[in-house]
Amino acid sequence: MQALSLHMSKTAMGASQKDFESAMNQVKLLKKDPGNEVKLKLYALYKQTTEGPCNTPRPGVFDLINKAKWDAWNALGNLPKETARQNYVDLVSDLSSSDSSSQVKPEADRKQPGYETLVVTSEDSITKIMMNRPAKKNALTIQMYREIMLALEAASKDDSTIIVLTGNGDYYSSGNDLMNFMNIPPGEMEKEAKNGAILLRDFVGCFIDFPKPLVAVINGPAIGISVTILGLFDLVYASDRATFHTPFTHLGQSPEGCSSYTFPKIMGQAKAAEMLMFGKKLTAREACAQGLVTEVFPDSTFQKEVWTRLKAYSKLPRNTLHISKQSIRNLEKEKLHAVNAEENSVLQERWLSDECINAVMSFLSRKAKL
Ligand SMILES: CCCCCCCCCC/C=C\CC(=O)SCCNC(=O)CCNC(=O)[C@H](O)C(C)(C)COP(=O)(O)OP(=O)(O)OC[C@H]1O[C@@H](n2cnc3c(N)ncnc32)[C@H](O)[C@@H]1OP(=O)(O)O
Repeated sequence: MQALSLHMSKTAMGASQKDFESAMNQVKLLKKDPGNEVKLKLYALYKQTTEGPCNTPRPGVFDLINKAKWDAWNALGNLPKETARQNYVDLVSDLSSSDSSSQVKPEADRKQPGYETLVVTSEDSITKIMMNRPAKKNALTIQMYREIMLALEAASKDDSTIIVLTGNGDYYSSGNDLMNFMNIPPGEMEKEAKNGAILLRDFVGCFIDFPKPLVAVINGPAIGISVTILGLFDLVYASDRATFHTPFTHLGQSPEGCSSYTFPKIMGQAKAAEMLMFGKKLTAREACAQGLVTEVFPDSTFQKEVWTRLKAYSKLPRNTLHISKQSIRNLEKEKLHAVNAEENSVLQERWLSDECINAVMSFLSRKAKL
């Protein structure tokens, strides 16, 4: 109600009709919506200036908008027209200066510090977490898993409505960085596999427990863990250039990210088996037909269309949106944590297998052009 309190004139000289007309034009140029209370105040002062005290019957009880306008005008009582005009001009002047000081900052200013492998920005009530190793196709290093967990933790507490995960460059992500298997000293493999399983359990756990709507903006191909966790997102928007590939068997590894549970639920047993057991790579349109992707957009308009959609969604009532997300997730949380624990204990064993070690060696020797 503060904005509705009577605004004191700040100028010694009264505002002229020309000042009033110029203020009316300025209102139309405001970039930030001043909110309903201020708009009602502006309306009331405009009516008082142009017509004097309220002189029409009160609208009916169900005519909510016109009743609110009438009440605001009527509340000005016998305020003289000149004072109303001055108050209108002063109020617009205040709104214009706060509007220009709240102009959108350049991206560099919005970027949150402290991340080496991510770019995290917040704008329009959306926190965007962008994986940022484009030269390595956004392959996930140990540091990157940790930074994503930190960014999610921070985003769960900030004032954002929606959280987006996306990738920089031509890939969304090529999944686990296979270099994570390198440089493990002899005799340390079991310990490292155990630590890897704990890291992965915590990483996937963050997605299971995340309390706000999570949106994956799939800008290009996605592989491995970056695909499996999609079953834990609320919306998955994909460019028509994106592909979805989980070549676990070829790598001597087994499904993670709760996909052994979410994929059969989403796409049915047979289609899930094609992906998770036989490594079938899906196009974006196939993934959409199978329910893993919400919607596919042409690559040429992907960013524009997706961000326009997300900005509109971010204006929805925040608390209600979060409560709905939590109600849906709470039904499954216990099951998902149990699946996560089971998948990681199987995977921990797989990492020690010859099939996995040989597959990683094969990738590295191809990379080294051996
Ligand atoms: C015992 C310790 C365990 C520790 C475990 C920690 C937690 C583990 C969690 C496990 C979870 C998930 C499993 C998965 O995600 S499986 C999926 C793994 N990903 C892959 O198999 C993809 C491998 N990459 C490729 O096949 C190709 O690179 C590509 C993505 C198809 C792109 O091919 P391209 O020809 O277009 O480009 P390329 O020249 O190959 O790539 C450019 C550079 O990027 C490097 N790179 C790409 N992806 C990865 C990757 N996943 N790991 C490591 N490096 C990758 C590539 O090597 C090039 O580098 P450089 O320029 O040669 O230096």
